[in-house]
Amino acid sequence: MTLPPPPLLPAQAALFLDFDGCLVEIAPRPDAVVVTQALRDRLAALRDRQDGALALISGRDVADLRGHLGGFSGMIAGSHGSELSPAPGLIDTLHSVGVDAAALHAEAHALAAPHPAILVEEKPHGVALHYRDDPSLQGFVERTMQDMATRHPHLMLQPAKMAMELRPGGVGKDSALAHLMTLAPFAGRVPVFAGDDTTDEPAMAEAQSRGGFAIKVGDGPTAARHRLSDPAALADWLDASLT
Ligand SMILES: O=P(O)(O)OC[C@H]1O[C@H](O[C@H]2O[C@H](CO)[C@@H](O)[C@H](O)[C@H]2O)[C@H](O)[C@@H](O)[C@@H]1O
Repeated sequence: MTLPPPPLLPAQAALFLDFDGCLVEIAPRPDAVVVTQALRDRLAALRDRQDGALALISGRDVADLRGHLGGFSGMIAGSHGSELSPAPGLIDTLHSVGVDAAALHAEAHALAAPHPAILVEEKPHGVALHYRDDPSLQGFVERTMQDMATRHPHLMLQPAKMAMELRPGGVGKDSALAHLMTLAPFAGRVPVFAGDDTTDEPAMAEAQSRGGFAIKVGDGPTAARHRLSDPAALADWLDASLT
C-alpha cells in the first residue's frame, strides 16, 4: 500500500526506534550487522534534540544491542520488551517467565544439530533459530519451534525475518512503549515509532493510538500511516529532522 513519508520529527516527540532492518540493514547473520559512526553520531544528536526522549525497542537482548552500539548511553527496551536498560550497565527484567535458558538453548542446539546451516541464537529469555543460510529449512525450523513451544507453554512463538523465536509472552514492543511513556523524559510527549517487521506492528498501533505516528520501514502490510523504503531513507529522514 502506498503511504506518505512522515512529517519531520516534532521536537516534542518521544522517539522509539527498532534496530534490525530499521536502523541497520539486515545482514547475513545477527552478529554481522554494520553500525557506522554516522549512526552512533545520529543517535547521540537525536537524543540531545529530543531532550533524552529517545529509546531503542528491539527484539535483541540489551547486552547484545549495547555491544553493537558501543557508546549509546540512552534507553533500550530489549528482548521484545522483557528487558529495560536506562543506561549502560543497568538491565531491569520487566517480565520473567522463569526460563531455564541454558536448558532451552541446549534443547535448541540438539534439535538443530542435523542442519549446520541453522544458526541458534541464545537469548537470556528465549532462543531463536535462523535459517537465512538455507531458506529451504524454513519448514523444519517452523515445525521444530512449534514442537518446542508445546513443551514450553510459558513461551510464545515469534516469527522473524528468516527466523523463528521462542520468547516470553505477556510483553511486547507495545507494552514496552506504553511503559516508557509513563517515565520521564518520555511522559507527556507525542510517541513516534519506526520499525520494519511484524513484531513492530503492535508498537506502531500503540504510538498512533496515543496521538503520535508510526513509520513502516520497507514493504509489506502495516498499521503505520507512513512509510520509508529502507534504513537509508530512515537515516535521511532523521538527519532532515536534525537540521
Ligand atoms: O526488533 P529488532 O531490533 O528488529 O530485532 C529483530 C531480530 O533481529 C535479528 O535478526 C534479524 O536480523 C539479523 C541481522 O540483520 C538477520 O540475520 C536475521 O535473519 C533477522 O531475523 C536478531 O538476531 C534477533 O535477535 C532479533 O529479535
